[in-house]
Amino acid sequence: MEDILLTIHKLRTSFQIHGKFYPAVDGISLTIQKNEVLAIVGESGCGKSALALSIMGLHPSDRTLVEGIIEFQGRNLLQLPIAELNQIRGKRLAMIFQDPMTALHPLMIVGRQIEEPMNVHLTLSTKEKKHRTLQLLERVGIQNNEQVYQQYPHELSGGMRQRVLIAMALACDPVLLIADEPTTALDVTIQAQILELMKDLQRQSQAGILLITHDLGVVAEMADRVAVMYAGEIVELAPVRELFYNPKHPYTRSLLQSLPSATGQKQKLHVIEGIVPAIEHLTRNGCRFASRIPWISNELHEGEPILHEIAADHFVRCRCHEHFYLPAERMGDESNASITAT
Ligand SMILES: Nc1ncnc2c1ncn2[C@@H]1O[C@H](COP(=O)(O)OP(=O)(O)OP(=O)(O)O)[C@@H](O)[C@H]1O
Repeated sequence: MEDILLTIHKLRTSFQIHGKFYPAVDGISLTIQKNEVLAIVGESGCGKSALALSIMGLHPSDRTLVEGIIEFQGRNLLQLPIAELNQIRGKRLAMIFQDPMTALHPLMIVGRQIEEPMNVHLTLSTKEKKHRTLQLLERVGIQNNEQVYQQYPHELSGGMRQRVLIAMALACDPVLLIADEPTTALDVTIQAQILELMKDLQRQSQAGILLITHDLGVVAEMADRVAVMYAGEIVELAPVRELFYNPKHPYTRSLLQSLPSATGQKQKLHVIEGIVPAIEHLTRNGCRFASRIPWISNELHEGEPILHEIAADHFVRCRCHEHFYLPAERMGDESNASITAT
């Protein structure tokens, strides 16, 4: 168990809306090991970013309540004084943000920005910092590193900016990286390059990665294990192959059904109708997915759904999956009976 980097236990992150707190992350427990890529997937609004920012301690404390345990290398981050948290953030724990344009300072050359975490965490001379930064730029695949060191973010392409952000995250050799939709802002070819780069770097460094994405293609490419989130909860957790070949929870199955066919054949997408309810309107008792699969009767859901281990390392919430079918499957004609998203 010494390979466990992060243990999250019953994490609840609530936001204040009109004077009341509503959980966006609602009782999540997870672990991440050294050298493991754990993907968190789910559609917009299910709580992925709220989870990532909770781990990094980046929610404003006046409007957010973060409860539970986030144990990183044996210490509960939620109870650390800010000065001690700052010793960890940017050093052993680092984050790659979604949009490099907003994450980078527009008026500072990129070399200096990569050096910022080194200023805080490492005792290096100016020359050593520059040397390390040039090496980092090279590591993230930037050949003309001397030139890029001197450039401003707006002078670089989106893919180059994302490489710079990755270099910045790696500046102090983190053991755990949180990557929140790291390729969403990029076009498809550049996405593939950045994913390849992240995989290479991860192999070299043996770091753990918590990868947040709504893109199942990215999950298939990168992840060792996958946690599927719905309405603030984990509804399924499994090794990546098991999840893709043997999905159980109705939500996971609907996510996978909505992937276009790999053969390129035209087929209707099978997506379950509806969206994740807003946190202030969410019914929190019973199976949170029940309202989106009304053809499954109420008594087939658990009153208080828990995660069941249905195979080695494969967990599914609520027994409703045992009775679930897509109407298209029941009719035996997938091409006619699709359910479309709103
Ligand atoms: N600061 C905030 N104040 C109030 N509600 C918030 C705040 N941040 C997020 N929420 C709400 O919490 C829920 C989860 O949001 P979150 O951003 O974590 O979802 P997500 O899965 O990361 O979605 P996306 O993929 O769109 O980023 C949503 O209902 C969102 O509206």
